[in-house]
Formats: sequence, structure tokens, C-alpha cells
Amino acid sequence: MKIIPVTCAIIHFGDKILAVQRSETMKLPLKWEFAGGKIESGESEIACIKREIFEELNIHIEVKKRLTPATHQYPNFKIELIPFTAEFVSGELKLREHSSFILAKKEELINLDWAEADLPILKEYLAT
Ligand SMILES: Nc1nc2c([nH]c(=O)n2[C@H]2C[C@H](O)[C@@H](COP(=O)(O)OP(=O)(O)OP(=O)(O)O)O2)c(=O)[nH]1
Repeated sequence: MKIIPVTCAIIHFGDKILAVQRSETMKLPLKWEFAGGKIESGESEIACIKREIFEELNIHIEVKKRLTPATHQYPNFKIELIPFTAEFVSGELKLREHSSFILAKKEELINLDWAEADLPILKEYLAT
């Protein structure tokens, strides 16, 4: 099965981190994730994450660091999730696709019901 490359961003707003909840009508309904999305053909990872964040959240970010990608097989599809840490730069946060968001302290993130692919990424991030 082909592997779909997906970027996501762990966005810092000061000492809080943004997590977003998928809506009931999306794949992986109501799971929590880091905002992002599929890389388009010919697009760089960095261009992808900046574009997705603006499309989904109406904000601009500064990308800081690439963490270790995680490959995950869901029942019907397989993704390579490529995570970046980032900082909020500007814009008014508006949810264009997700059902809700949380600005959480790092130690609170583990309590959310995450999409499975995010778990190794979260673990690496929490260890830093
Ligand atoms: N953006 C993002 N997607 C994630 C994360 N974890 C995770 O399993 N995914 C999955 C959910 C989706 O199947 C895929 C990302 O695709 P997307 O957000 O561009 O697409 P989508 O749900 O609208 O799916 P589709 O209808 O276009 O197929 O990766 C994450 O932390 N961030």
C-alpha cells in the first residue's frame, strides 16, 4: 500500500502548545492531532506545513525543528507523519476544519485521545 506523506506542526504559543480535534465527519473522527496535512506533488515539507497551517487555522508560523517522522498503518491507509516544532507568528486563530482546539501545557498533552500515528511523535517531543 502506498505511504501518504503528511506534515504536522507542534505550535508553541508562548508556553502553551496547540492541539486540534478532528471533526465527526473527518477520517479518525474526534481524535486529537497536530494541525497539518498531506504534501502536494512538488511541494517541500516546509512549504506544506506553512500552507496547511494557514488553510486550517488562519495563522502564520515560524518552523523551528524537524522531529523524527513516524510511519503508521491504519486499517485502510498508511501515512508517514513528519513533525515540526514551530512558533506562532501572527494571525487570528480560526478553525476552518477541526471541531475544537486546546492550548495546553506540555504535560497536559498526554491526556488527550490522540490519533495513533501521533503517539511516537508525542513521546519524542515530551522527552525533549
Ligand atoms: N494533519 C495531521 N494528520 C494526521 C495526524 N495524525 C494522523 O494520523 N493524521 C492523519 C489523518 C489523515 O488521514 C491524514 C492527514 O490528511 P489530511 O488532514 O490532509 O486529510 P483529511 O483528513 O482531510 O483526509 P482526506 O479526506 O483528504 O483523505 O493523516 C496529525 O497529527 N496531523
